[in-house]
Amino acid sequence: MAIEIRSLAWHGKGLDLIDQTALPHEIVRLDVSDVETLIDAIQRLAVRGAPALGASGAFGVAIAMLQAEREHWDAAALDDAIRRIRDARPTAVNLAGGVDRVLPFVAQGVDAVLAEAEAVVREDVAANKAIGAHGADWILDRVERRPLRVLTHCNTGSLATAGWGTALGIIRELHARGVLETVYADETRPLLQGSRLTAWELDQEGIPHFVQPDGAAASTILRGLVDVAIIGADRIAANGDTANKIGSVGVALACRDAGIPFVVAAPQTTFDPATAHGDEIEIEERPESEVLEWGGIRVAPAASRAFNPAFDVTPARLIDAIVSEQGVIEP
Ligand SMILES: CSC[C@@H](O)[C@@H](O)C(=O)COP(=O)(O)O
Repeated sequence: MAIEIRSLAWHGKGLDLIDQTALPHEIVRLDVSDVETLIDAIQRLAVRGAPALGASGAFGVAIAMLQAEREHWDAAALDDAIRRIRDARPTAVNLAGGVDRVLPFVAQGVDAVLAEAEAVVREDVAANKAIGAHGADWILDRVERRPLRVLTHCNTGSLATAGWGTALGIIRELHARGVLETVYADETRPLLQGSRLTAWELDQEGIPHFVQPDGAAASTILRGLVDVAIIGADRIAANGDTANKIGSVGVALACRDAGIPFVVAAPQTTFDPATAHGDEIEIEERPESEVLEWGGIRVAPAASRAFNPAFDVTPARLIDAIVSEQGVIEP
């Protein structure tokens, strides 16, 4: 039975978010009704995943408008607040896309902005369900082994979207069709979206899975334990190059060497035709402490520095299929 987890919902005066940093041990809800709290939630990954960021950006404009009214901001202050929400994280194109989508409605008032933001949510859930069906069809047409063993990276489920999931939506669909043996969920260092969030979502649905260290992924694939890898995306350039959570490109290289498909699943809102190639995508660099510390305790020598890019770019030539709600592209 599919369980509906809503990562975010408008509650009348603000946004109700599941604080994803507290999962899986606690379900903590955040009530976000001012711009600083929203930007903070986005930057510390309380809300995360490209489509969920898109919806947050769209609702964020309404939050800014309501705060502007309460605190008597002038037009410049409102514009500045909206720009800061739009720029809160750089890599997922959905965040800016969600803000831009509702901007034409600002002149009509907050109810018009909210109606458009709700449309972003509805369309994302519908897109994810279509992605699940297209992706499962494509995989079952090309991969013979049954039942299937799937590897995934990061979290692309209900938490990362407005509902259902992209790569995880395909995995749910394969499970529903009774053709899924197991999922290898990369733990996804350093913030553990795989072991904390993907494993939690899989567990909620009774989908068999192993959490594995990111460093195991290439070996699991080359040992023949995986039939297909399915990941999400934060931004897909016009040529198909795909930015996703750091570690994705290593999975793609291993899949190519092993001769198994590497599949990217993302809604059209993650496609960025204005970016020609992957090397034009801005890669977010996150705080060094995320790598140098473990649970708030320093583990690396005091003098060590960290390089902490949050995303990498998989070249289109390593991608066998990009699945969106419109169907499957084979780059
Ligand atoms: C459907 S979510 C797709 C991507 O946004 C996801 O794979 C990812 O990389 C998320 O990164 P995060 O840093 O957790 O926001």
